[in-house]
Amino acid sequence: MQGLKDSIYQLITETSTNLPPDVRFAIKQGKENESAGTRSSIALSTITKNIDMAEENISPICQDTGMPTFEIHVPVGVNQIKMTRAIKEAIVKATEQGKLRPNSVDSLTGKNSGNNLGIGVPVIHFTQWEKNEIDIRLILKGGGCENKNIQYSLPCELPGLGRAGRDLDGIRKCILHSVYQAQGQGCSAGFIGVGIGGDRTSGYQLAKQQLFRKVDDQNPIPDLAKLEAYILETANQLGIGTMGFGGEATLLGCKIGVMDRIPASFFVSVAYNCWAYRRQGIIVNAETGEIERWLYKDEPTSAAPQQTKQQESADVFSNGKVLTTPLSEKEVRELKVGDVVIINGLIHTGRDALHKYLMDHDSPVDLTNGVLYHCGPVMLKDDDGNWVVKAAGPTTSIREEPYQADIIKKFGLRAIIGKGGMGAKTLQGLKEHGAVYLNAIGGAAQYYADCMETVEGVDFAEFGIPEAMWHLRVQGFAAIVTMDAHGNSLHKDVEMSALERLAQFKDRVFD
Ligand SMILES: O=C(O)C[C@H](O)C(=O)O
Ligand code: SF4
Repeated sequence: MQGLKDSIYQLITETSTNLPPDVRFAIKQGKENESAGTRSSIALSTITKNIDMAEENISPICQDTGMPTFEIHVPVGVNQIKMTRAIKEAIVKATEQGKLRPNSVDSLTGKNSGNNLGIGVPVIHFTQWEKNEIDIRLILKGGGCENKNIQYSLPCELPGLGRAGRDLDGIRKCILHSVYQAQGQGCSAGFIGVGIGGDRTSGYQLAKQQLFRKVDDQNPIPDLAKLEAYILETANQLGIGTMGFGGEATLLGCKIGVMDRIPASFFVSVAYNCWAYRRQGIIVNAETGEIERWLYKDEPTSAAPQQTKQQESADVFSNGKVLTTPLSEKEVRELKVGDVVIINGLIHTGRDALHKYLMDHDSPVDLTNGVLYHCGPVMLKDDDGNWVVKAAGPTTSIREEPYQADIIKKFGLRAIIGKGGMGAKTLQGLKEHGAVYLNAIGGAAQYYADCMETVEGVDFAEFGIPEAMWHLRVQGFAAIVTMDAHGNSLHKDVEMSALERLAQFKDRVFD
């Protein structure tokens, strides 16, 4: 099986850089449902542009290339140890080539292995079958959406929906709630896989397996087909919209599977996947290891071929307010929720490890009037040894909620860029100290990498590439003010109105 490593390398590259036609088509349909010119529509146009850029640059669609998870069917007698070795070699190569971000972190020491190998990483599941060919499927599901997975134990009480019992209608309520609780933090508009039954472990596994189904397939179980259609339609009435900006496109796909349970347990497990729904598959010749065909390359049955390719590239952000760093308190206090801003100048990345560090240490650079970007980029060195940004979209900001207000105050920051919004403590901090929260478009890693002109330096390289503090000079970095210095938060407003809408679906629908 000489060719296997190359085949897997191709599979990884394709998964990370080129979204399958069924996913593209769903995103396009979501875009058609949004009214032109709204924040959600701007976000979806940026996403669409980003998808095309990733394919063209053969670079990651999103900088978070997730937990590489392989589901493999093999003929009896295939050497799984050799296959595992080939997969690991391909993973290392894909990381060196910037197709994967080094994402494997020691949970006790925090050390990034640098090559995407570690205890339990990558995830590889083998199943034997009686066919002669090998079927290898890969999903790269990022951390932000993984954090929005949720598991319900029935019966339970749900905000807005009341009691969810042990029947189809209780399941319906859990699934609707799962979309509500994700808000924009998993980079909506999303796709969900649902597992009904099993135990806590197998239920989540079943949920994740549903994400390998095609967006336009038909559930063979009539009750579940009905439920999938209902959820898709109803979740899009919650008004969460793309990135949680408010709008019509909240959910792009819902796939539900079922398995038996034991009498005392009744779990509904939901795997939430962001719009950057990266899954691919190959059929491989068991003798040569070469690819015989791809599994998710067919155009969706409901789409005319030319419709599936995203071609729109209108510069939707052209009308923003241009701000050059360092920012003044006056200009920042003038900003209001909904304003589009274009940032030029030096910005600094910082995420989980840096926030924790800055609480009790000084910053290596002066952050007064500065801009901090919640981002863990994909970086490579060029032939001259200079760092180049390969992918650099925002990460979910809410994780920094315990630190952010203190850090704004301590260092005199004027703007935080991230995605998904932050909470009450940060909102108060923005007001007190004269700062804003800018929501960048989650997952738009190529779009943002494109506006990063130079890498002016790096601190805390020992934290690993995603967690290091990168000093980046940007030109034309576009984002939307979603929390201002006047105590306004778009996230708070959207969440409250989504809860009201959720409550409209309290009454029984399925008997
Ligand atoms: O780790 C990242 O870069 C992003 C993450 O997937 C997130 O959505 O927060
Ligand atoms: S940043 Fe958004 S698009 Fe990227 S992996 Fe996280 S949730 Fe998905």
